[in-house]
Amino acid sequence: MADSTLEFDGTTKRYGDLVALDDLSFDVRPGELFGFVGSNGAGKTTAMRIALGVLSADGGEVRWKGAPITLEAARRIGYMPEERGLYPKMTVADQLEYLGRLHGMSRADARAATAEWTERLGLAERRKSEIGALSLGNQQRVQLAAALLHGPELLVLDEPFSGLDPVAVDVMSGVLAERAAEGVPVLFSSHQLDLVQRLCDRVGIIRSGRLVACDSVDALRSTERQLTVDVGAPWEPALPGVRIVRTDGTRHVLELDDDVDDQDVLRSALAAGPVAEFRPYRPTLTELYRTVVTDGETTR
Ligand SMILES: Nc1ncnc2c1ncn2[C@@H]1O[C@H](COP(=O)(O)OP(=O)(O)OP(=O)(O)O)[C@@H](O)[C@H]1O
Repeated sequence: MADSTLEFDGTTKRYGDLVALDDLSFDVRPGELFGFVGSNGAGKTTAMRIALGVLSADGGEVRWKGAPITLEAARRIGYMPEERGLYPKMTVADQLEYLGRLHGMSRADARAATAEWTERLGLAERRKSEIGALSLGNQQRVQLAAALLHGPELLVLDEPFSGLDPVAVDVMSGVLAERAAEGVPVLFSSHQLDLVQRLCDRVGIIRSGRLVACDSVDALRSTERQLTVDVGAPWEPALPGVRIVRTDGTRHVLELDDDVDDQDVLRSALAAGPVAEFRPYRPTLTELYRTVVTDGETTR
């Protein structure tokens, strides 16, 4: 496969006076699961729609395989839109075959792919059911099948995990990880940060249309200069540039200014008693998110 990186390059979008995307730049590389997170109204759906050509940008560019995305290229992308857009009166099999045909598949190929994906996504028993009679979670599985049916070379999924039960989450995660392992770039948005932390290679955090963080989950989690220290007894680090972020019993999470030597903190702790715990504190993605997004944000 040619390098199928998806690149947002200075993408800007306005709705009247509202700047929905402000000079957004990041890429999603072959074989990686990229989590796109941000508050309601941050701009995730807008960015994904622009990538698919459903919406046009006011500035910048979105490229796939090094070129702007044409309608023809978009047919090779698997897209799960936020508004699910299935026909409630159609059966699962008819719907999927129809969508496969829209992506340029022959009738026989669309039928075979429908059989395969309904089987894999646990929908085999529901092939003849009308979409409208399915639970929301099962409708979502049909949406995923629709996004995967034509063997896409790029996946762009808007909140694929919302409303799924834990088993369906596992099925969805497994399929996305498998696609990524095949070399497909996978971009998905989600508000389920524990899931994003567990699944994703890299994460982009968007706030008010701007990318405020973008890195591997590990790198994001180790950027803060924070320590967990427990001396098993009441103790406060009386050192300049060291603040207590949180205390749980005798365990403190400390934040250190850049010029503070963590060995000074250790010496101070040892002076208070035997040190039971002394290690870098790694915030969860949820905690990081609160720091970079919630601080100073206004809801749009
Ligand atoms: N068609 C539109 N006309 C005017 N404003 C719009 C339109 N679509 C989106 N917006 C605004 O653009 C901003 C970004 O919306 P977008 O749907 O991209 O956010 P999101 O990150 O996907 O949010 P959510 O997590 O709630 O799905 C919001 O302020 C939204 O109100």
